[in-house]
Amino acid sequence: LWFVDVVLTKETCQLLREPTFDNWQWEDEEMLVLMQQMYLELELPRKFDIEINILRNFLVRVYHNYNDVPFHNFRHCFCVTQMMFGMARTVNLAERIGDLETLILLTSCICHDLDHPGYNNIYQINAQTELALRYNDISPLENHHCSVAFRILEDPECNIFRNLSGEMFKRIREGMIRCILATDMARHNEIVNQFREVVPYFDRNNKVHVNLLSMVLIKVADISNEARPMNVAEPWLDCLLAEFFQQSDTEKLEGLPVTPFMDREKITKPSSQCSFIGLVLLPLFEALGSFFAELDPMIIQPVRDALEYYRRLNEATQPPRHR
Ligand SMILES: COc1ccc(NC(=O)[C@H](C)Nc2nc3c(cnn3-c3ccccc3C)c(=O)[nH]2)cc1
Repeated sequence: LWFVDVVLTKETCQLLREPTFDNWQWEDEEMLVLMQQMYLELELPRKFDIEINILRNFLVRVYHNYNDVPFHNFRHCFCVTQMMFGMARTVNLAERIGDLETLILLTSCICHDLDHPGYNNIYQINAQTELALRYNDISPLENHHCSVAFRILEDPECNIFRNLSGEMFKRIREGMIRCILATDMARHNEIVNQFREVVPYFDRNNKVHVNLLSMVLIKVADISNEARPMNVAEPWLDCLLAEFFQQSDTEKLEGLPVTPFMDREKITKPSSQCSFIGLVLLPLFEALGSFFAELDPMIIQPVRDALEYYRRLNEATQPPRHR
């Protein structure tokens, strides 16, 4: 794969800022150009002295370090990054928490699932895989994604931060580690609850507050498929279930505990999405919406609509309850 610098139309650049953007219409090479465009529109190369050819090398190297698995592939990484870009533009994130935090968040999204094997932490730990042993069962996947990211950044030809001071690089590294590790869903409630606590008295000069906001932002971007139009979101659910069922089939073959919400005999799409959106996704989005009100019409209302849609689907398809 090459970096082909195709010219993007004005209309494409407009669409790129919206949660309605349809990733399915774009080839791998085009997604790389769109990711370059996100850095350019946020003026990150100018502000952080990022040479454009180094940025292209970085994006191509990242691309080659994602695996061809049903869900956690490069296209997922693009969707997460595009959602973060749309939110950053909508709330003018650089104004709110600074350019450096914006650079950290965009780059963390790009790297957040690097070299994902398609088998989640529960499997890694139960099967005592190489990653579980290396990271002592502590967020093995997220630790690995982050480690792969900084291996890529060790190569001067791909190090987009190479013109920054050691001090600046240290701050970026610390921020990326925090953001990527925050995508471990096992920490979901801990992060959402801590964020809810600081919202009423949020202080943009308080590092802890800014860190919590950054973790919530990347979490929102990471699981935001249902904030998109149905024709964009639905295929992602099929990809996700394909990956989950592959894992539960393997767990059954290997005599490992089968993760309940992945068992093809146990779940239906409407029922699992109802509980996921109602119990996990909407509370997370509402917490962010309580801080950035401008995100409500953009991504939170679409999630409420998706919940409504799956509830109706669930009623229509549930076996009739005998009174
Ligand atoms: C608290 O940890 C959890 C909670 C829920 C889930 N997943 C689910 O409940 C089901 C399978 N649905 C689901 N899971 C989703 C979506 C988007 N990302 N995502 C996902 C993917 C991989 C790992 C974790 C999650 C939440 C989505 O739209 N639906 C997975 C982990």
